[in-house]
Amino acid sequence: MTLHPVVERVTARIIEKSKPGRSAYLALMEEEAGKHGDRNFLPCSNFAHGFAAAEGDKAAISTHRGPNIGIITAYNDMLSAHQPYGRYPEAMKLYAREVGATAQVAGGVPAMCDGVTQGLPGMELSLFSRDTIALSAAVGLTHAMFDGVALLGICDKIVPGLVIGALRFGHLPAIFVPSGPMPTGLGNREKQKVRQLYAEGKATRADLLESESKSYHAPGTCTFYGTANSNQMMMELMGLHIPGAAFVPPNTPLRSALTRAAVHRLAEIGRDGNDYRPMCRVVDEKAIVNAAVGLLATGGSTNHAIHIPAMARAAGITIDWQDIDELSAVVPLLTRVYPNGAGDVNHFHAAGGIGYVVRELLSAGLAHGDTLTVAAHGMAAYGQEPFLDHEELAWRPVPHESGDDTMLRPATHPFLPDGGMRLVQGNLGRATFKTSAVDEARWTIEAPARVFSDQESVSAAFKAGELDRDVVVVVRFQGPRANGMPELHKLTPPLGVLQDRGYKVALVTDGRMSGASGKVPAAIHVTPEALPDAAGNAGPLAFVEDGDIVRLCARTGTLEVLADLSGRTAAKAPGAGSGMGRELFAMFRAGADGAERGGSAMLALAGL
Ligand SMILES: O=C(O)[C@H](O)[C@@H](O)[C@H](O)[C@H](O)COP(=O)(O)O
Ligand code: SF4
Repeated sequence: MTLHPVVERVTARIIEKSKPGRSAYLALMEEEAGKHGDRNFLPCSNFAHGFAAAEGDKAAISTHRGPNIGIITAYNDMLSAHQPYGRYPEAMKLYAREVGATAQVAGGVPAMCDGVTQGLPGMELSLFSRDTIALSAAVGLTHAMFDGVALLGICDKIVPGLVIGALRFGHLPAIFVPSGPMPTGLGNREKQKVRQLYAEGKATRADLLESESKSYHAPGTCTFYGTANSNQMMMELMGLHIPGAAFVPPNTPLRSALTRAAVHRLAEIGRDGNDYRPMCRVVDEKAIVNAAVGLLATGGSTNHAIHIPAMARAAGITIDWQDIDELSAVVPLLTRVYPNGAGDVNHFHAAGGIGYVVRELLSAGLAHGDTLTVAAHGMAAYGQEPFLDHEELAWRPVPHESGDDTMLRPATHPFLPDGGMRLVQGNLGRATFKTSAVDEARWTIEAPARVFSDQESVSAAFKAGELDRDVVVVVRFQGPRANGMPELHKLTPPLGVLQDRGYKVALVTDGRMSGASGKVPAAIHVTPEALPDAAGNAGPLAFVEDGDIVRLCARTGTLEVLADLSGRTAAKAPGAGSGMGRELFAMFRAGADGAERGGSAMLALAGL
């Protein structure tokens, strides 16, 4: 199938503008492979520390008998998605020994549950926890004891952080080893209904907790299609999973077989194997485009408008919102998984899942099929589905027909002719507008602004009945440098109530929303952010006043205020909060660059 001309053009433009960064990156990886490619370079007194506690694997590691796999794990048993990882390392060591290899836990990384911190001070650490994870992965891998990297991470900032950290050791092969979604609980729509009733004071706290606990109820990833599950999709489209590993449930024989296959595959694709597939070659411009295309085709999390540029930078690649917007114009929406529809990822998986999406994208020429993946047979392998054939792991073509066309459709008959995410821009800056989760009748909103500097004040104004009208709620000073760019997902229920009361409602913010946010039209990640930059220049949002008419339109790609801001004074920014660890993240806020570049002090100060 020939590649779609727009995908071809955007890819060529990304390759061109990435040339300086990409060649510098690949040169560094070449140097790393030569200098630190395996543990041979370690002086004995250093090396001995690396296997002192390896017990039964000591001989194998010390005599370089086979590849030694470094496991970077984001295990904690508070995050439902990461709880299954507690037992993975011991199993992976056994799988490694089966093929003459060894495995060691090279290090742990933190994993924040954005569901627990949502709407609370901890959410102001969330975006920067991604870079903390990248830094922590680097601490583990810098021991240079390893011939390959197994990455155990699922949730929002964890996968992007692990990609960034592992890419700086891209001379090694790396495979993400997922754990899978929890069983489906209370439906997401029912969950949302109870939340809105609670926001209106028509449901008790006990009602809310009962509803939430029925929705989030077991080990495994939450089953809405938010950032965590968008991560799983992207790892398939980037060829960093064993094909089809994304949404197989935890604690099942197939899940174990996929984990075993990941360990065995890592032992084959190291530098000393006969099929060297270093991460620096797997994550190239085409893989980044495939990730963006997959995000658009599935209506994935808006957070990836920030994480894809950041991950790309770690591989020397430059992609921006214009690239994503042009891809969005030609990538059809093939799935409707909550918040873009009613069903969850388990239903999606049963209907044909990620294999169906990959096959459709490849057959429509919307994804690159000629990428180097960790699997043996390129991207086409990801258009299949894994199964156990008499207890042996095998793959088969996904059914030609979707198992549920209310959730999954072919590229010839999509839900929307173009993707789930748009760039909107104008005199208020550039922002992301997720169309796939919003009724088309609400893609254009023009209404008077009501301006806030924190989300708590929005909730108070809602409770006081001050927002019962057509309104564009502007929440500013929520950008990376201001307060760490938190998700403002707690605003979805009250704004949803206003919308259900028949008002024209929209949100405009330099903050983020959850991948699980939907329903209410929102222009988020507004860049430049309101907080003044080092030169004292405040972003346009700082000059908006109550009553200004604000217009956002996904169709025309517009974000503007119908007022002359020139003579106005910028509103004063509230200081960044302290407590709950926020003061420790001052250095991340101080150096963070804009959301369109990934919102990262770490990458900015590293010159990436
Ligand atoms: O980007 C995301 O997907 C969110 O951060 C998600 O990980 C977070 O947990 C949401 O808050 C969950 O949704 P609810 O808060 O609606 O449960
Ligand atoms: S998907 Fe979100 S809420 Fe669920 S475990 Fe991961 S971070 Fe927490």
